Amino acid sequence: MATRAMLGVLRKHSIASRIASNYKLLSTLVLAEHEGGSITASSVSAVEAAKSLSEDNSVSILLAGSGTSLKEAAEHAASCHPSVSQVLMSDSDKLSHALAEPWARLIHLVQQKGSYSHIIAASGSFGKNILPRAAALLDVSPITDVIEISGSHQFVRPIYAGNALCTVRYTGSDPCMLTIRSTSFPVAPISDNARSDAAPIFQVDLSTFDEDARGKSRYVKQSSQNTERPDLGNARVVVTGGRGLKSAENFKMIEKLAEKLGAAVGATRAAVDAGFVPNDLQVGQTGKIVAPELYIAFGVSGAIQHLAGIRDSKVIVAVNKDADAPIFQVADYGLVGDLFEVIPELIQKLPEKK
Ligand SMILES: Cc1cc2nc3c(=O)[nH]c(=O)nc-3n(C[C@H](O)[C@H](O)[C@H](O)COP(=O)(O)OP(=O)(O)OC[C@H]3O[C@@H](n4cnc5c(N)ncnc54)[C@H](O)[C@@H]3O)c2cc1C
Repeated sequence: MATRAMLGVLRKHSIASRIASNYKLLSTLVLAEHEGGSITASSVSAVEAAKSLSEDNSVSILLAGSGTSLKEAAEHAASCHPSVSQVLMSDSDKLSHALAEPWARLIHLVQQKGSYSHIIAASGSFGKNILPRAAALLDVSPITDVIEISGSHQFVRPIYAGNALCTVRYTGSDPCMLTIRSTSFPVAPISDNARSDAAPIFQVDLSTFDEDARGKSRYVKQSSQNTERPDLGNARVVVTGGRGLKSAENFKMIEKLAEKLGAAVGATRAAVDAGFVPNDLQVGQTGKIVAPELYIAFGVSGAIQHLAGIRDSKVIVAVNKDADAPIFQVADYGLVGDLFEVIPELIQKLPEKK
């Protein structure tokens, strides 16, 4: 059994009653992102992926940050999934913003002490920013965008913008580092997974954390949309607008329709590049990967780079005035029509969202 010293558990904190006196060394570590005191749904998907890599179906979660929201997120992480066996919490001002340099050094530190066989993060901007840098520090090559785990060192990932699937075998040394597409590892709603016996939470000993870990980047500010719309990556319904909307002003129709449907708003890269909406709404190969139950596309041609982000949607509906638009080849329902007539009619006829 591993000793506390091995993972450097030294400090106590306010949730000390939940801090166990010793714990078993486990081999799969999930780097989790948290927001507003909860870990993100995509991080829970990373746990879902990780559970198949842990012999005893148990997974460690690494969380970093500072203050109350970190502690709340650690509590949430400890009960978010039946496979979580421990939460490692790194509380430091140096880690309060997700800058790649200090977080990569933290992973390096935790790996040196924990010798994990696998380290996993969700394939969002958080994981894609941090994991490759941590992999470089650990001198291993990460495998990105995994959609299927077919063995402890064998994975399936899309290539050519999702037009082909590639099975890769990892032959490097430990740790095997992965980013996973959260849409490929769906989890039951968190309340269904929640457990009464929350996993223990441990403080990571940061006494040897490098003072220079801040690196060259500095946190300046975070701007986010103040919206009550669901998160694009996890929404059940997504309404997307393309270049066919023609202007930012017209794009507001998409937002209004999304509001009525309780949907998230997406956009093509052409719509983003034209300045209709900010780029965090971009869906596709270089944007967000979505897998809603219903995806509705207005004025979207269906370029392969866009389709790469929507392939796992359950039902795709397309409205385009060009009957030969490639989007109709993947759509379950298609309407050849003018979006400037169709959207106002939908907005008018759909009931108000309760
Ligand atoms: C490396 C790389 C990565 C990329 N990554 C992405 C990505 O992540 N996501 C992405 O979306 N794209 C991406 N692209 C860009 C992609 O190739 C396309 O250029 C883009 O998806 C096109 O967007 P669009 O469908 O809005 O525009 P267009 O291709 O211009 O299509 C507009 C459509 O609107 C229709 N339309 C026009 N007016 C109306 C109307 N009144 N009513 C109904 N329909 C109308 C037209 O018939 C047309 O089909 C990438 C490209 C490259 C090279």
